[in-house]
Amino acid sequence: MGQLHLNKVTKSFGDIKVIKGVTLDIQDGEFVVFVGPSGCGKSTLLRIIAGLDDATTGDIVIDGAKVNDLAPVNRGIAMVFQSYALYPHMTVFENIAFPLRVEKMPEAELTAKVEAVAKVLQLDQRLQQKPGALSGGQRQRVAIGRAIVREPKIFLFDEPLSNLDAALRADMRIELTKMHHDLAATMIYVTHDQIEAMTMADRIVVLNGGFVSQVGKPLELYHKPQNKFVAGFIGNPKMNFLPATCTAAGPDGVTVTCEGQTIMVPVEPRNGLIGKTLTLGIRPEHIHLGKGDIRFDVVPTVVERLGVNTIVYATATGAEPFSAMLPGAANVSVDTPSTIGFNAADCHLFDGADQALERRTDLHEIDMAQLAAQSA
Ligand SMILES: Nc1ncnc2c1ncn2[C@@H]1O[C@H](COP(=O)(O)OP(=O)(O)OP(=O)(O)O)[C@@H](O)[C@H]1O
Repeated sequence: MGQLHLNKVTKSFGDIKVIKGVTLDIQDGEFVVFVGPSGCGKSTLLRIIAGLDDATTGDIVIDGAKVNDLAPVNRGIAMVFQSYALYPHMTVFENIAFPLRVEKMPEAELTAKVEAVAKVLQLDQRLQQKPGALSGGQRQRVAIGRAIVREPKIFLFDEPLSNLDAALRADMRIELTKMHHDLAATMIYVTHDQIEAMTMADRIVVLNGGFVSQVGKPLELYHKPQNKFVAGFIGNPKMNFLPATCTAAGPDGVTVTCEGQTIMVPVEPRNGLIGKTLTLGIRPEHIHLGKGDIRFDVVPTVVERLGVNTIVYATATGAEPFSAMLPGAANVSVDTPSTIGFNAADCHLFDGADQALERRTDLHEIDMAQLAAQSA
């Protein structure tokens, strides 16, 4: 079992409160990713779970037992850091075996466990080598092996792939996902990398300034962000925001004027919206060239051609930077005005307090449509 419950956890360093009341339930076998801007408290929260830092107030409960006063080694947790800290003079075998040697495990049992772990991580051909002879990805796998071999209830990962190059990160991402599947263990993973978060997580926890901003499945956060912060944080390039004025609100949605044009966005209406300035959010990948319910001209300042798509950075009338991700090799160029557009159904709306008006999008339908598109 590896169930975790955080109850109103806070943490202050001196006068500065960095974790401001986090309550969270993580189920046995879940892969949960903590994301958020630098300094929002991701690593601190992980260290509190591990027992490397004490919570100032609140409870940490593992499998029903409060562990606040338990030393890290007695919590049934293993933590893998960004820097893998292997023992350079020991072989891969001895590095992985190290925690078992500390436990004084009998030799035959120890060997069997190390070999089984090495097999999962495809290190079985490397057991007699020293870390110096391994690539960055292989070293990180040894560090993970050292964590797995103790069969912890919960794995904590603090940006374990951030020292690796892009190709290795992609390989390790796939390996970690497979490993999670094979071990069926609870994993909590801190990252800056959106792709890691979106692809590996069962659920993502978005932290902002020591608070939980939203918890949800990756596609839930993408399609139904509850506030402007999450909307801007999940997705790359980030969501565009434009000012919009509400002119009507009815059972079919909320009507706004944006860029001098009027559309009805299919979101749940609320009282008191009419006449208010709202924020309209539209993702770069939902911008089209020359068509859409709302159309306007932008002057591209930078055009990035990635082959599969073209990313256009421009200044829109709202004066905020504006970006569009157009499919393939789009016919746009720097300093040449282009008409772009987007559709009402793809829009998000946020009220004056930056809270989202709930979208009428059926997530199940989206998932099915995406799967169908992928297998086509
Ligand atoms: N030991 C400490 N003493 C004082 N302040 C600390 C300590 N550890 C962390 N902090 C502060 O707590 C805040 C949260 O830090 P934390 O490392 O948890 O953020 P993070 O979200 O993991 O950031 P990053 O993504 O940059 O690693 C920061 O403002 C940091 O300066």
